[in-house]
Amino acid sequence: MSSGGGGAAPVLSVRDIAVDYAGPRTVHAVRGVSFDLGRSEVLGIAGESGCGKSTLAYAIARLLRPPARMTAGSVVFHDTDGTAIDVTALSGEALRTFRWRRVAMVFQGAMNALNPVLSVRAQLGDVLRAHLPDLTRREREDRCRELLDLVGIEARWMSGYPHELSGGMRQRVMIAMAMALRPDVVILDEPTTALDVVVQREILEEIDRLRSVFGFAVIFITHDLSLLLEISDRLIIMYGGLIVEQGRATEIQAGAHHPYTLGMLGSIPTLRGDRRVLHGIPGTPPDLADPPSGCPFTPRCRYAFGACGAAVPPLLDVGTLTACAQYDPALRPDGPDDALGSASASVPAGSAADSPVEPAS
Ligand SMILES: Nc1ncnc2c1ncn2[C@@H]1O[C@H](COP(=O)(O)OP(=O)(O)OP(=O)(O)O)[C@@H](O)[C@H]1O
Repeated sequence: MSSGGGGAAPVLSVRDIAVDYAGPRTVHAVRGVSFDLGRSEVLGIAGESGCGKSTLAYAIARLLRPPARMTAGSVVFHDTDGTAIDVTALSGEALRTFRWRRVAMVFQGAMNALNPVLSVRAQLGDVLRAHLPDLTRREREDRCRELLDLVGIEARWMSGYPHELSGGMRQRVMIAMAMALRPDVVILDEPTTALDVVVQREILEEIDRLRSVFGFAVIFITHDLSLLLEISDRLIIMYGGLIVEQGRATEIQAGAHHPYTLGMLGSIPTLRGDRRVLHGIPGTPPDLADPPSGCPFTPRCRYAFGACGAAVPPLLDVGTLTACAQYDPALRPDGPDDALGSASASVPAGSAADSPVEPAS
């Protein structure tokens, strides 16, 4: 079984989060998402563009700005001493402290978020000054040096300005800033997509090394499922503002169940093994201003049947947690469609058998 926290004591418990973007057509971006994040675990969140990944991350870090509004749900942070902090109720100084000391976030496109007119020293120093006002100037300088060293940047770059740094270096500075107060959780939203693959890999290795030194948990968000399979302990697959599948990365790689996850796995190219036809997932994601009733994947799913459009399926424990009516014994007493059953049993990434979705014409 693979529901919450991967077995470790949770550091975050997220329950039934819903977020809307208000407007002439209100967008229901996140529609009831729950999970636990284990201490020190790497949780990957995957899904096509627009499925609500970033919105969920902003909600967890309490960084939503209008027109976004969290309409339901709770986030609880569990401190090592057993104290539970209701993150949704925090405000003022307590919220500011939470954001850097408990949960730090590296945003999508963060490397372009550095202030162009401030040196690296000034930007790192600002974070330290705001949160550790008792540090002397000397101590602050030492901490900046230490932080840059942690992310593999030589101290001489302290006086550098963002335009003098490569994309990879800027991203490392952002990661150093996120590490500044030794947070318990680091949320990385597409941290490496703008970088070339070699730099991407170096940065991922760096994050993993830092995690083994400091023991923080990671929520890693990307549409790149193959990358997540490699680096995550556990995975959440989102579609249409919902979690459609959740499980250990090894379980999902060896036997995913949801037709959408199978479709994503079927579109990952492989370097090894037999050549095979890659199947994209035809069709487009749902309009979240007017999401379909029932399972949001229904219009694109070759296994859809009558019950799929009736109600959003619950996450059922079928090895992974899967929200698909095909696996609901009350709806399918004889089990899922044979083709779905065999696709699920035989789709390690990079060696898909039958595609679970209709090939694109
Ligand atoms: N400021 C906004 N105003 C209105 N709708 C928004 C806003 N930001 C995001 N959305 C909508 O909310 C939904 C979820 O978007 P979100 O960015 O969370 O998805 P995502 O999975 O992170 O996508 P991406 O990988 O492209 O960042 C989408 O339908 C998007 O169009």
